Amino acid sequence: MLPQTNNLLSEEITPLSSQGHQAARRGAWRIAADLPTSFRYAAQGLAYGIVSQRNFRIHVVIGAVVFGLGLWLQLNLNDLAVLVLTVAAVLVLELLNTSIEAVVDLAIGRRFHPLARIAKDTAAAAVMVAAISSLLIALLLLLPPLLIRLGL
Ligand SMILES: Nc1ncnc2c1ncn2[C@@H]1O[C@H](COP(=O)(O)OP(=O)(O)OP(=O)(O)O)[C@@H](O)[C@H]1O
Repeated sequence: MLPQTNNLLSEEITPLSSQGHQAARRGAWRIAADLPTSFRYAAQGLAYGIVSQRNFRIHVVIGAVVFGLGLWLQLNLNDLAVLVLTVAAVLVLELLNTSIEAVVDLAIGRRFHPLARIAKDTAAAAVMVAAISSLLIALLLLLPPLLIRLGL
């Protein structure tokens, strides 16, 4: 039994350079053959996020409104770029949160495990931290010019 285990371990730690990139990922059910295929898989993931995650859709709408407000208020390019970055950070973390939830469910199914709870709770917390900070950034950048525009 022991030699078999050793073989397995030595196979796992064989350097990527000596295996080739594709061979190193042989655990995948399917491997993207070219760049357009990789983009298609990414688009599939994005579509899944939009269709299945209500919070993702809410963040997309809020992000579009905030960016539109920034354009209307004629924020400078740096401020607009900061808004884009903060909105993108929230959306990226939403997608990673969805991904982590899927991996946890794949690993443990419907059973309870404290580590599964930690994984899901901290992933959700990451989204929350990003959402709160991007709200603060939006307020800092949009509120002063908005008050001026409204004559307040
Ligand atoms: N297998 C599990 N073991 C322990 N706790 C779990 C498990 N699955 C879910 N939970 C708990 O239930 C919460 C909700 O889990 P769920 O998978 O439904 O996420 P969600 O509500 O869909 O999250 P989101 O709204 O971000 O998509 C988790 O944050 C975690 O606290």
